[in-house]
Amino acid sequence: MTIPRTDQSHQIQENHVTTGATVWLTGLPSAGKTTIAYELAGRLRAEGHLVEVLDGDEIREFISAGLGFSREDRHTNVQRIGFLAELLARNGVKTLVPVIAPYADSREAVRKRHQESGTAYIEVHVATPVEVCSERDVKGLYAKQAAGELSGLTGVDDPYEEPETPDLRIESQHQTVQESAAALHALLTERGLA
Ligand SMILES: Nc1ncnc2c1ncn2[C@@H]1O[C@H](COP(=O)(O)OS(=O)(=O)O)[C@@H](OP(=O)(O)O)[C@H]1O
Ligand SMILES: Nc1ncnc2c1ncn2[C@@H]1O[C@H](COP(=O)(O)OP(=O)(O)O)[C@@H](O)[C@H]1O
Repeated sequence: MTIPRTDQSHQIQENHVTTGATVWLTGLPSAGKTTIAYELAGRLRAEGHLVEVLDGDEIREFISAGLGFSREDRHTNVQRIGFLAELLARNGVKTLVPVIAPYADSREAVRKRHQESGTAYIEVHVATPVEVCSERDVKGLYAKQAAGELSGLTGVDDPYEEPETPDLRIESQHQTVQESAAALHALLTERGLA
């Protein structure tokens, strides 16, 4: 049976709205991960996508309550979030994950989980330099570290392993929030996801 042309184009238009994907925004504290995630979430929702933001702080309050910032705890945190993200994305949700995920092997395990189920996975490095992040210091963590009230801060006295081949690198220090979110939206469009 020949499907009428109008129905086919309708189908194509619907697919990118109903196809799930995980978009992981990795980067230092105050890099802009959360801000870009919520800006993108608003745009995608307006276009009819199902969207969830798995905010690092919220996750640490609930499903990762009790975990700290050791290498092992960060790995466990990232794997739990990766599990949830894959579950949501596999079921049609655009799942945005603004979580530091400082270790390459943790991120790789999450990518592999998505690959195994054929679920789209996009890694975005919000590559704001530490000097800019510490100037922004949204939560006052850099000041606390400098004052000796906190140690093990990612990018300062704790490791951050930069992604070598992210799907997108955002230099937020040279862009407005809208421009950064638009760059990510453009990538999703290119991949047939938005
Ligand atoms: N020591 C140390 N290092 C890094 N970050 C710290 C630390 N202590 C608290 N915080 C705050 O914890 C927020 C959530 O961290 P994440 O769950 O994204 O980190 S991780 O992926 O498990 O490493 C993270 O949120 P963002 O600022 O949004 O990145 C930090 O504000
Ligand atoms: N292009 C940009 N993208 C994202 N955030 C930006 C940008 N330019 C300036 N900012 C500012 O940087 C800060 C980033 O904070 P936040 O999103 O909480 O970072 P993170 O989630 O990485 O810790 C916000 O105050 C935001 O307004």
